[in-house]
Formats: sequence, C-alpha cells, structure tokens
Amino acid sequence: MKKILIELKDVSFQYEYTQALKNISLRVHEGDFLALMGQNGSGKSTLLKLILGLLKPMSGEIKLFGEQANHFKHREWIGYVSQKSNAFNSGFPATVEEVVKSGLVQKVGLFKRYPKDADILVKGALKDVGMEKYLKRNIGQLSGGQQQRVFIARALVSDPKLLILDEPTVGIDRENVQAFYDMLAHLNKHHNMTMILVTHDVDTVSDRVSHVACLNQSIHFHGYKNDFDTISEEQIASWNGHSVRKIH
Ligand SMILES: Nc1ncnc2c1ncn2[C@@H]1O[C@H](COP(=O)(O)OP(=O)(O)OP(=O)(O)O)[C@@H](O)[C@H]1O
Repeated sequence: MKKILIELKDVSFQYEYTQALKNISLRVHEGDFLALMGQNGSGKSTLLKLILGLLKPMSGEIKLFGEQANHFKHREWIGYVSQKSNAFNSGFPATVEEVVKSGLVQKVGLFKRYPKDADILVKGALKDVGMEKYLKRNIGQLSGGQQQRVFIARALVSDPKLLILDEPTVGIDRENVQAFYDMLAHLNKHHNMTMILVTHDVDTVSDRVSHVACLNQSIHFHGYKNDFDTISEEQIASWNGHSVRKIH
C-alpha cells in the first residue's frame, strides 16, 4: 500500500467574513501527481497555507506524513514554489547558483554553514530541471519559464519528498508549457517526487498528472485524471460558476 503523505479530514477554514473552505477531506498518496483546480477565490491558496502550516483549521484534522500537522517537524520534506517566484527583473543581483543554494537554508538552518557537498547538491538540482548550463547566470536575465525551473531547483535542493507548485505555468509561453510538464513528469516518475500542482485553469491541466481535485470551497471531484476526462464541461462549469473548456 502506498503511504499517505497528506490527509485532510473534514477541514473547514473561515476568514473573518469569508468561509474559504468547508468540510474538505482529501488524501495525497506517495507518487501522486495531483492537479488541484479551482477558479479565483475557490480556496486553493488557503488549502496550501493549511498544508504548509501557515494557517490552522477551524475544525477537522490535518496529517502530514502520518503525523498530526501541529506536531510535524520535517517541514523540509515539503518543497513549495510560490506563484510569483518567477518575477525577477533583469537587475536583480543574484546568480542562479546563489538562488538555488539559498534553498538549503531550510535544511541546515539560517545561521549554520552550508554542507560541504552544497555545490554538488546545487548542480544536481539544476540538472534535474535541465538548467545546469545556467549556474553562473544572473537570475533576472532568464525567461519566466527558466526562472520557474530555477525556483523548482531551489525547492529540490533540500531533497523534499513532496513538491507543491502554485500556478507554475503562469508566465511560461505556450510552446514551453509542454516541456515544463515533461520536466515535472520526469521528477514525478524518476525521482518518485509526489506533486501537488495548483491551477485555476482547466485548460492547463496536463495529461501528465495522475489525479485531479476540483475545489470550490468544498471538493467537488477528486480522482484519477482518466475519470476526470469523462466529466462534461457543463458539470465542471456548474462547480466553478462559469463556463470552462477542456483542451487535450
Ligand atoms: N487574508 C484574507 N482575509 C480575508 N479573506 C481572505 C483572505 N485570503 C483569502 N480570503 C478569501 O477567502 C476565499 C479563498 O481565497 P483563496 O486565496 O484561498 O482562493 P484561491 O483559490 O487561491 O484564489 P486565486 O486563484 O485568486 O489565487 C476568497 O473568497 C478570498 O477573498
């Protein structure tokens, strides 16, 4: 049986005036490549913040790697690439190498020295995302998609078991989106990296993902990608409150 890495049971969360999440139950197993979909304001970021321990649920239970979330000590097992990480301007004074190396801070602690093999780890992480040639380049001189790969390498350098990507294809041109998904699928298959990919766009859900979850305050669907493909656009639209188009 595959291990359950993330488990939410009946989780609800309310901001002062807004109920963001209602009775969410969700399991992510080791090796899953999950697309978490939902329109703007459907609660995706709130759900991520709960998983990342930045918010506490009002009710319900969250377990990470089998442990209660509030007792979970291995935050470095969860890598996170935020939505706006690929928005550096060309003058930003950091090289690709420096950006990726800074990902080790989570593992070694803020005031500790980098491990002796830090340079090897950095090169390995850049190789995993196909960016090893850019080690000494300034981060601001790369395209949006290349910057996104560097930030994935930054998350990978501390050797996480689960990678959460918030709308990673925003800012990547259409031709490069498939190559980007190929890279994620490679990490998922060959490095056994469990992935949660957040998107508000049905169009961008790739055939590479294994599972899909549709969120709009509550979970409307969670299952295999093949089963998701049999659901009509009208049905998905009724969950989202606006029309949708599935592109294969
Ligand atoms: N800090 C906050 N204070 C109050 N309400 C909030 C806060 N953050 C989010 N909300 C509300 O909670 C609901 C869910 O927001 P959330 O950011 O989780 O959605 P999302 O699916 O990530 O949206 P998007 O795709 O636009 O990023 C929305 O109605 C939003 O207005």
